[in-house]
Amino acid sequence: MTEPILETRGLTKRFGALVASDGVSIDLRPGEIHAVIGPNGAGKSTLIGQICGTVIPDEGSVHFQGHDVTDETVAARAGRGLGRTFQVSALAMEDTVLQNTLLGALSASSSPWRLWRSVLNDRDLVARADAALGRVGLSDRRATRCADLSHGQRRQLEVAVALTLSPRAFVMDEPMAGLGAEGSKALTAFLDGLRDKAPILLVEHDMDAVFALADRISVLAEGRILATGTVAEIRADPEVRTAYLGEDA
Ligand SMILES: Nc1ncnc2c1ncn2[C@@H]1O[C@H](COP(=O)(O)OP(=O)(O)OP(=O)(O)O)[C@@H](O)[C@H]1O
Repeated sequence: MTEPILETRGLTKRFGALVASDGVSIDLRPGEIHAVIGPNGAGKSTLIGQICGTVIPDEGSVHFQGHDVTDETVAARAGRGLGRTFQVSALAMEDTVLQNTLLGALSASSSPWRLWRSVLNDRDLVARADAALGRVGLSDRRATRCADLSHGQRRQLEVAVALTLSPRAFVMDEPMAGLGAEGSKALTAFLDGLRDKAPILLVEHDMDAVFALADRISVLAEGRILATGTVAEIRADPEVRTAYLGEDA
C-alpha cells in the first residue's frame, strides 16, 4: 500500500467533559481526495485544527511526510508543505488578487518582511504568484480587488495563495460553503484536477461535491470515526445511513 503523506494516530482532544476528538486515526494518500463528513459538532474543525497546529491534542500524534509534527507550530507545518484553506476567508478584501497571492509567495520566501514596492518589483515572486493564479484560472483577474470577486473566485484565490507554498497536501475546511449550485459545480471540477498536484483532506457538508470528488470518505460522529470507505461503501453502510446520511442517501 502507498505510504500516506498525512496521518493522525489516536488523536484525542477534550474540552472539559466533552471529548471533541476521541482517538481519531485517519490518513491521506498521494493522489487522493479523502473527505471527512459528519453532523454539526462531530469534531471536524477540531480535527483540522490538530492537523494544522492550531489545536493541541491531549493524546495522539500527527505525521506529515514521515515526520512527527505534533509539537510543531502552524508555520513549521506550512513550511513543510501543508496547505490549508479556511471556512472563513482569510483574504485581504481591499487588496488585489495579485497582491493577495504575493502575500502568500512572500511568506514562503526567505525574507518575508519587505516593503510592497520591492515586493512588486521582485520578478521571481511575481512569477510565482502569477503561476499560481494561472493554475486556478484567475490570471485575467490579477488586478481585480478581492472584494469585487465572486464567492467562488475567492475560494479559487485561497487555493492560489496556498499553492504559492508549493503544498504537498491540502487540508480544506468547507470550501463549498456559501457557493450556489453553479459555483459548487465549478469548484468541484477545479478540485478534481488538483488532487494530482497535492492530495486533499476535504471537510465538506455539500454531499454532491463529496460524492463526486472523494476517493474515500470518513464519517465522524461525536468525535469518533464511525466508518472509512469508498463512496459506495459509505452510502451502503447502515450505521452511517442512520447516523448521518438519512434514508434517501
Ligand atoms: N475551543 C472550544 N472550547 C470548548 N468546546 C469546543 C471548542 N471547540 C470545539 N468545541 C466543541 O467540540 C465539539 C466539536 O466541535 P467542532 O467545531 O470540531 O465540530 P464540527 O464537526 O467542526 O462542527 P461544524 O460542522 O458545526 O463546524 C462541539 O461540541 C464544540 O462545541
